[in-house]
Amino acid sequence: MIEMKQASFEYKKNQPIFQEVNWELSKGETLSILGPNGVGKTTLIKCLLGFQSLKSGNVLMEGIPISQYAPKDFFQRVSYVPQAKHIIFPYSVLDMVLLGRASSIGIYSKPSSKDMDIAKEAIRKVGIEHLTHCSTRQISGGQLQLVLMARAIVNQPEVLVLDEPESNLDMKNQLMILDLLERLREEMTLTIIINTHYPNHALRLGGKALLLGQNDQKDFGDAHQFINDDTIRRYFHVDSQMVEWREEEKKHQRIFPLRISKEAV
Ligand SMILES: Nc1ncnc2c1ncn2[C@@H]1O[C@H](COP(=O)(O)OP(=O)(O)OP(=O)(O)O)[C@@H](O)[C@H]1O
Repeated sequence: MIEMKQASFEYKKNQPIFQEVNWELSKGETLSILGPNGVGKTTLIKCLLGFQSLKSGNVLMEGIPISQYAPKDFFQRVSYVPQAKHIIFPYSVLDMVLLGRASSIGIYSKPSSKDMDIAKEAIRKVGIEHLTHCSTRQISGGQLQLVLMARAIVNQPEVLVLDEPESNLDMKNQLMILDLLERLREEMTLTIIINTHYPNHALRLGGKALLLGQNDQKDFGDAHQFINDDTIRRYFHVDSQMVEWREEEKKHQRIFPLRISKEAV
């Protein structure tokens, strides 16, 4: 459904950020992008959305390079959720979510009652009806992240791209975001691409993982196969312990960081 083929990028000549990255996702699959600070995860997302041009390679949706899509068509199908900490607007929650309908409403028109209903439905889907008329300046970081998720799904996109949506949130709010992503994936058959600092979140979401590391390290495959003590040491230079348990007939895995790896010192 969406893929990167032989994708390379550099900001400065001969200083590659990533090289020959390949991954592909089917409809309704999840991709978690993981790697240490500064390795190029956000840059890769910017290339995926066409905000930066690849040096070589391609991003394809349904087999067609994204450069061939009109931006309006592309962004109706692919929606982006930025980090909440960068957003400060004096809007109500409802207005903020309605902004997601801007491409359908037109610059000089007022939102119709249908637009209002669609926005309220998105607000209901993320579970924040009680905040509908609150100012986005007077809600918590976790609540604002949910507002941005509602804004992103208001046009019923096929692909949701999120840049560290759970960073800066407490444990409960992190779990709320992960629960919501799992629910949206099921209800809307959403394809989800998430940039995260938490290997455990990738394990919880399942699906695919793209690991990016220093010295052109990269791996792509099933999250449960590629996130393990060996890759955590090689990519993050941390010794870890994988723990497994069963709950309701399902096998779960989480990884605990133990210490900075001696190999890294
Ligand atoms: N606009 C830019 N111009 C030049 N270099 C940049 C630009 N944006 C980012 N970089 C550099 O590119 C590298 C990758 O940055 P990027 O933000 O993509 O990493 P990241 O993996 O998302 O980091 P983090 O995990 O800390 O958010 C870094 O060395 C960064 O300094």
